Amino acid sequence: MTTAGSGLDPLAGVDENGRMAPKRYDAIVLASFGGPEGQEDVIPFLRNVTRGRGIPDERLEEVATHYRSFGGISPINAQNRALKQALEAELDRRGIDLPVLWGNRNWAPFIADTFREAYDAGHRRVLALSTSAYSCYSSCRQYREDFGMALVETGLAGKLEVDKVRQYFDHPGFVEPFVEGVAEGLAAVRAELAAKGEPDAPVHIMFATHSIPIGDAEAAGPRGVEYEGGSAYVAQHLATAQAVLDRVPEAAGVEWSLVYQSRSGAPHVPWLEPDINDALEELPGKGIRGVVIVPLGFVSDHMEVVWDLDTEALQTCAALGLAAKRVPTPGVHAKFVEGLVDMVCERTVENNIAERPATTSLGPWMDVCMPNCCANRRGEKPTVAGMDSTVGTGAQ
Ligand SMILES: CC1=C(CCC(=O)O)c2cc3nc(cc4[nH]c(cc5[nH]c(cc1n2)c(C)c5CCC(=O)O)c(CCC(=O)O)c4C)C(CCC(=O)O)=C3C
Ligand SMILES: [Fe+2]
Repeated sequence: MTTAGSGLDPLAGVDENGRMAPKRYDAIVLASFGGPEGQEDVIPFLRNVTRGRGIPDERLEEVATHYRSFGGISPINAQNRALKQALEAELDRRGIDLPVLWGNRNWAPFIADTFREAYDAGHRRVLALSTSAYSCYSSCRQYREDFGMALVETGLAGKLEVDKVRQYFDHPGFVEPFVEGVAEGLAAVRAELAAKGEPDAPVHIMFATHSIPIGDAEAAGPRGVEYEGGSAYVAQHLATAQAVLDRVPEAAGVEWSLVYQSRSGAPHVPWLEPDINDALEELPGKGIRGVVIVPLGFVSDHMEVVWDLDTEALQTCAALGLAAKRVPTPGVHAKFVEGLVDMVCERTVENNIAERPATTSLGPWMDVCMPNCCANRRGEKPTVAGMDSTVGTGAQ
């Protein structure tokens, strides 16, 4: 067994449950999706996102109109700049001396450039933090692959060690902002109904997340485990929704559901359902008069939130005469930022936090993924932060 912190050996100190012993890090890499910053970026960005995945051109054109209606600018980059600043302020407040670098999967600043920048600044071991809370190919392994490929592309494999913070869907720092949001959303919807003379009308709480192909859902998380709802991805959302509701006394007895949004891909490939708009259509027939929409799958109010929820789903609600409120995402909520820094501290020797809080029985999730976790169904790529990772381990 190798001793943690004894040099460049990414998988040193990993136990059989995927927990990595604390190490000394030189920097944090905030890793995100990336988005266009002007009309001329929109199509090149969409091509980056869908590279090699057979998304039809018509779908790209359709998604492009969402970005075009916002001037070709995705809100996600400004949100990540704000999150980076908030993390820096929180680290500073705690006297933790770790710089925060930022890199994206699909748009500048690209992860490969961020790794080069880190190495040139003298950093040799970085801890990545992604803006993605759950387990599935798109939200977990794809980040690990993009880190692995960036290391190969830059020639930094074996020179820059890259570890990653655990998936944090059930960390209190992620859950608490939704708790506040659901309480406020319920109060707002009930007030709107009261103003219409229907103070006791039934309301519904709808948790929304990104749909993914059912095959990707089934491949999420470690192999050979039975999950509620048929996959780790669905089970994590169901459990987190329940954890939120358990903390909102005003939600007692309110009916709720988990629904999906932002489906893409070929029509014959099955994705998780129901779509949020179809689910909303069902509510009036059940006597429901108001709905609180909770963007449980997302970290910030990016395009999937401001378009698919605030534009489309809220329009559906208006057409159905439903009183509706969309709850904020964690964004730069102080509890979320503190929670992210706590999770960095779980992994560091200095400022270590031994306790690993989790609000569901599924967590705390592992630091290092099990072999084939969140498998890429199109073939293998180099990854980091997996039991089966080879980049920079000497096994490549
Ligand atoms: C699980 C999941 C998350 C949540 C976790 C996480 O946050 O990572 C997420 C987030 C996001 N998805 C985003 C944008 C897009 N996702 C696409 C396509 C896809 N997403 C998928 C899944 C997810 N996606 C999948 C299975 C596809 C199809 C196959 C593929 O192409 O991989 C496409 C292609 C066009 C289309 O919609 O068909 C776009 C433009 C943005 C940026 C928003 C902005 O710019 O503000 C963000 C944060
Ligand atoms: Fe997406």
